Amino acid sequence: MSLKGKVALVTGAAQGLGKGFTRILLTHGAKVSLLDVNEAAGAELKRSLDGDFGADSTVFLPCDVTSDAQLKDAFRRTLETFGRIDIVCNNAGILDENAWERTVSINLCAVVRGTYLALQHMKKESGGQGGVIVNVASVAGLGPLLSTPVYTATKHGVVGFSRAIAEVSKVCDYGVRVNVLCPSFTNTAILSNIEDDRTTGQFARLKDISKKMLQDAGVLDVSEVAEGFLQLVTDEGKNGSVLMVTKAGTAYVTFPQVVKDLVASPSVVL
Ligand SMILES: NC(=O)C1=CN([C@@H]2O[C@H](COP(=O)(O)OP(=O)(O)OC[C@H]3O[C@@H](n4cnc5c(N)ncnc54)[C@H](O)[C@@H]3O)[C@@H](O)[C@H]2O)C=CC1
Ligand SMILES: CC/C=C\CC(=O)/C=C/C=C\C=C\C=C\[C@@H](O)[C@@H](O)C/C=C\CCC(=O)O
Repeated sequence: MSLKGKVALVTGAAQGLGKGFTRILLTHGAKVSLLDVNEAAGAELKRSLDGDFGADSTVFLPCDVTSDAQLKDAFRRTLETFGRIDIVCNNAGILDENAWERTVSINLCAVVRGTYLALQHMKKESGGQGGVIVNVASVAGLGPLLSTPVYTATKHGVVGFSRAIAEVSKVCDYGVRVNVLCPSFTNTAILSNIEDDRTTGQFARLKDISKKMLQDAGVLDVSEVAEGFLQLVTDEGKNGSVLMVTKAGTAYVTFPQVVKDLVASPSVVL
């Protein structure tokens, strides 16, 4: 899929991985709606991107993804600005085992909210033109990161939810692909949380184990993860795919088939 003329909406776009996803989308000709709760960082990024790609290529929309009203308004303003939405990346996330309810609200509930809003605007049965959704989980969505059990739970939830919605989209012919990106440790601000007692809370005593895992796994550059993101966006054969990005490279994750593929069964009438 060519990105020229396509419009993307990226949450948590002001820094880190969201900024990397934004830049690779712009480099390949897309226009991007940047959503972030950090207004200062978002405005600063917008100024920088205006210089590199022109003011018409992006719009920055201050948005707390935990607010249904703010996220709905951001989708509305994206459509107002660019006239379409083809790509949605639910990327915003935090790691805070103390404020664990907020972690669930941002990392999982807001990904569900953003996915449903994206489908509302993109699925063919509501007059949409189809598109692709990339939800950002983590390698911690594939296996436990013991110092962050709630963060781990949210990322496992993103994987499971996204794979199920991808099946819904296939069976209901929405015309929307839904994929999951599972990066390993990457050089962004969230990484510092691994050793911060304020965010590891009752699990601070385990941080040395996590730090050892980080040292063993190595740390990715944002650009390495952004390449994996681009793969999920542009490969039109990928729906329900889970791409893991580690220092060893990228790999699509295979899962046990728990129940025989019901969709293939003639007894399933839709
Ligand atoms: N850095 C890493 O090692 C890994 C990160 N991830 C995931 O990647 C995603 C991006 O994280 P990073 O770029 O690494 O961290 P980051 O902390 O650099 O960036 C996160 C961005 O999300 C924004 N954000 C936070 N709460 C928000 C809210 N309520 N509404 C709107 N925006 C909000 C922040 O302002 C920030 O710009 C997260 O979902 C994270 O869990 C996954 C695997 C590894
Ligand atoms: C403190 C968190 C820092 C950054 C955010 C983040 O999401 C980082 C995650 C990085 C790694 C998580 C690792 C979890 C590893 C183990 O639990 C394994 O069980 C992983 C399971 C499967 C990996 C698949 C494989 O290695 O083949």
